[in-house]
Amino acid sequence: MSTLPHPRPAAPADPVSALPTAPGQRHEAVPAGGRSGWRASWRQYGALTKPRVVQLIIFCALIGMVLALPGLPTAAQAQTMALACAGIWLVASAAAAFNCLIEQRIDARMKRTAWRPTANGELSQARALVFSALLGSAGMGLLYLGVNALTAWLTLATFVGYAVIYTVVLKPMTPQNIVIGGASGAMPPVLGWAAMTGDVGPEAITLFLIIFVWTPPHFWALALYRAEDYARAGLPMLPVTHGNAFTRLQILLYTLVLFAATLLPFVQGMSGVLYLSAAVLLSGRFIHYGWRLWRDYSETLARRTFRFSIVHLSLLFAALLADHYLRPWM
Ligand code: HEM
Ligand SMILES: CC(C)=CCC/C(C)=C/CC/C(C)=C/COP(=O)(O)OP(=O)(O)O
Repeated sequence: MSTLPHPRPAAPADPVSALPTAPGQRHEAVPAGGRSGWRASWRQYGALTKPRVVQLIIFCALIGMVLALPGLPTAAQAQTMALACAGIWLVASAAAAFNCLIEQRIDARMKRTAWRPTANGELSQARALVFSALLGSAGMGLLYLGVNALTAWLTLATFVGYAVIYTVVLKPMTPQNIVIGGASGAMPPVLGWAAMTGDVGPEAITLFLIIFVWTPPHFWALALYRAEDYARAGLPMLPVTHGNAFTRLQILLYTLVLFAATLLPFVQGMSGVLYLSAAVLLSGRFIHYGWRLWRDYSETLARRTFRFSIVHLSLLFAALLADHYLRPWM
């Protein structure tokens, strides 16, 4: 919804040496091979996979699978579901690790991300690359051999969309980065649907649309209170290029569009009144956050709005699940 030209934030000439020291940050003399060699712990590798984000991604994929089936899954379908969840989890984790290795220097400049093992020099880019490649190929193998070819190709496209198109091309280029790049984050329910049906139905497109429209208010709420970080890293995020007030207006507008998008499963007949009630309450609350944030900015409210975005999506998809199984009794 923002089409204005944007001034690019100026990146420091020698970004790494120009950094302020953040807690736990040890960027100043990162050896090319990293500090820990192959001894890096599981915790360090695990941190690269952005586990909490991927958890919600897998939950959304699982709901896509459940909604694609008319009733409870058979034993064979349950096995396909487990394989699909494992495969998507591995490829999504590989995408997150790839993002960390590409953004080693950017992450080192931002307080929020300076602790990451690639950013603070505990883990080298080479090791992160091997880790990402191993996870990604294991996941692709599982999906191709254990689920179906369509799911495997769509998951690969999602990986490329996030790890390459968003991370390498769009993120340093335009404040619309997360709007366009959000398409890859919105794919999980489509992947889930494809895993169970070998196809992409209109219902899956609706779930895609919901996450697609949810992403800008989710991310921009965080970007508002992390604007300094993004400016220091030289990334053209909306609050940096267009300011705090314009970003708040965009958040409010997106929450309004999101309200309409979350009604679609009911309009389409995919979900019933249980889901509809949850959607109206949750999306109404998100608009309320957007409205308050627009009227009167505070960092605390921006943080709350960001946290609420995660509650919103989690509960909305939980409501889709509950409605799917309880509808025959209602
Ligand atoms: C391009 C799209 C997206 C962008 C740019 C984005 C951005 C972010 C950022 C910057 C954070 C903070 C991470 C941190 O501080 O470690 C975050 C957190 C989070 N995001 Fe997103 N996000 C996107 C899509 C998604 C999607 C699709 C989901 C789930 C379906 C999701 C779920 C989460 C969750 C659960 C957290 C909280 C992580 C935690 O508490 O550690 N995000 N997101
Ligand atoms: C195969 C598959 C399902 C892939 C899913 C891709 C994926 C992990 C999408 C989530 C989006 C995400 C973690 C954005 C974080 O933004 P950012 O990378 O700008 O955040 P950062 O500043 O914390 O690095």
